[in-house]
Amino acid sequence: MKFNIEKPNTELKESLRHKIDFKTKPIGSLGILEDLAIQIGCIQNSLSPELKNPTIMVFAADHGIALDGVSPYPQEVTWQMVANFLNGGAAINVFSRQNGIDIKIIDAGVNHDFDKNSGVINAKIDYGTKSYLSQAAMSQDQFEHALKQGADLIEKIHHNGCNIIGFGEMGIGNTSSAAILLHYFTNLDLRECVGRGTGWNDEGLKKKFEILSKAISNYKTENTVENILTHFGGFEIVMIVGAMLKAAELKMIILVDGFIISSALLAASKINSTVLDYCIYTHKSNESGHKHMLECLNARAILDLEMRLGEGTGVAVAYPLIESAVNFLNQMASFEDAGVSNSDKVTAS
Ligand SMILES: O=C(O)c1ccc[n+]([C@@H]2O[C@H](COP(=O)([O-])O)[C@@H](O)[C@H]2O)c1
Ligand SMILES: Cc1cc2nc[nH]c2cc1C
Repeated sequence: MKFNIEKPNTELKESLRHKIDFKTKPIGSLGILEDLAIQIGCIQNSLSPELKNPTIMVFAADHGIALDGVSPYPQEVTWQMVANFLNGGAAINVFSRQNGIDIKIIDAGVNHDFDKNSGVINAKIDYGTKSYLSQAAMSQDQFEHALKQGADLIEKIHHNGCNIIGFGEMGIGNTSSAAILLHYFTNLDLRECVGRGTGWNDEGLKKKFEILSKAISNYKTENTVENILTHFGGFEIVMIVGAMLKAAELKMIILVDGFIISSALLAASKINSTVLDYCIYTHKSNESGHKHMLECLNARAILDLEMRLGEGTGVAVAYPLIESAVNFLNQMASFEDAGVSNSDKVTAS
């Protein structure tokens, strides 16, 4: 699949900076909110950007490697949590409701059949991936199909008027895929990439590391992005890669959640690095590899609440801050409007 991503209009930066600097506040005093306002203005090519129909897509899938013991939780938690999302009882439901965000739950490849009327979006590639201990997690066809499904789903949501999209995921075992992607895409030692996931103790972490070391030592294929994703990816991760690339093509603002979502972005950036210009990093996850991931992405996260849940919860919690950035740009008075005296002792940044 080809993605044609244009760079945001950075020529607008100066005008946005000018507009911000004449608001009734000391220069630079809204800190990172100012950077967010400028980024969003450039993405939308507007001095008065708008956030429309904010949506979080939660992609769920199962991982064959979970059956080899990489997670402290059993595989069926994936479908059980999807049912919880559909019933409105999970953390992502609570935070999204609170902050006026729509959520869509996508079955990218869960090892379960959901009821037709459950409200899940059926994009199932298969009933979970194969264990990548000794074979590829998915076929090349499945990889292509997942990438396209992700892109198609974004097109629909964009068509319905959404211009800001957050990504979340659910999949027992998916911190293992994310750790391996981090390892291959950054050359970071595997030990730095593997973390406790849903909460392994020291012994569990050691076992997870040993299993993943074995998996990478059995991998003999050429290290292309497509091959690595096909071999170690989850269906939800590949679908998110396709969705992110399409979202950037459509000039949507992309809200990045924790470790797994960032691993999908890392992969997407290896396919087309311009995708990064559309991303806002909502939080730094407590999964140990996430700090390395953010560093490699040259990213600064808005929040560090020591969260490590996934589901898109970092996005949902940070969303009001992104709204604040857009609202101050659009609604704050300038010195002239408000009749407030400006200083001649500071220089505009
Ligand atoms: O988003 C994160 O940073 C994050 C960090 C640790 C765990 N998770 C969630 O926990 C699940 C994967 O953990 P594990 O231990 O089964 O690999 C998956 O459903 C993720 O949503 C998510
Ligand atoms: C209960 C539970 C909820 C989750 N949400 C995202 N990943 C999860 C993993 C578990 C185990």
